[in-house]
Amino acid sequence: MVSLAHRPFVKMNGLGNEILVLDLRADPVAVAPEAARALARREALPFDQAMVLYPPRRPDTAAFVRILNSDGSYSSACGNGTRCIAVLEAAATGSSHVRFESEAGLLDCRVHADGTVTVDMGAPRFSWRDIPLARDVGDTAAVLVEGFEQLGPASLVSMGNPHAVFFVPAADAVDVEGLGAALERHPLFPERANISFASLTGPDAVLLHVWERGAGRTRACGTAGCATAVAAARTGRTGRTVSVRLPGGLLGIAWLPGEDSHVLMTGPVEREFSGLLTPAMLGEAA
Ligand SMILES: N[C@H](CCC[C@H](N)C(=O)O)C(=O)O
Repeated sequence: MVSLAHRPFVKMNGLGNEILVLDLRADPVAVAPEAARALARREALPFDQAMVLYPPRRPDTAAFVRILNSDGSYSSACGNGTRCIAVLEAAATGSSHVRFESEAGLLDCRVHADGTVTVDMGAPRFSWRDIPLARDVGDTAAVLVEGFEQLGPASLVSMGNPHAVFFVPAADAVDVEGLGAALERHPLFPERANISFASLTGPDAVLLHVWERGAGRTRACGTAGCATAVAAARTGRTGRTVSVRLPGGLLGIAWLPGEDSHVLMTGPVEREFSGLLTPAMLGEAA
């Protein structure tokens, strides 16, 4: 495996969701799960997701993006990380309209004058095979999860990655770590799942705490914000334009009219610092 030492990185965050950007377009190499885990250590460059940019596979995109969680696993979607790479690409090209491709499809991004970014996150998918679930559970809008019936039904949805959303009376009072870790690996979810706990705080306003697959508790998760807004609208709790408050701040989500319609996510990003990866960060002998 080729070392990533001396490659440039940019450390950013999207609403406190810790994002490491590795642009490998000039000299692409695979990022091993061990390298991702080494980089995510507290003494290296702690991140929730690494967004790794590869040369585009389609002419109308800036890059093909691979997304790694801090535990070294892959995800096909990351909303907060997509806003981060959109801002970098917009700054580099001078264009406010940027497109990427990921395993989940095209990501069309608009960087606004105030620095916020809107990403077209694609259409939600609701069928048990697409999420995926271990079996046909009937209507995925409301599913009692075995062993967790006390939480009430979960609303299950794929935003390119699997999500389970529980609507609870007080999301602030939920044991996110305990329940999240157990539910992430519940047998209903063969590819694990991101677990959301949401409460309604006003008309079309939701408070959200997220336990992420492969990363644990995070200050914000963009795809979970989308999944929660879609679940809330689908179950009649809100309209289709929802403001989602996470510990890291606010996301605006709009699910365009129609079941097959795309979800637009808007929120801020922060660029923190940049540098070159060192052997020590990668856990390699210098
Ligand atoms: N933080 C990300 C989600 C990462 C997804 C990942 N945890 C998975 O599905 O494995 C977001 O802003 O959407």
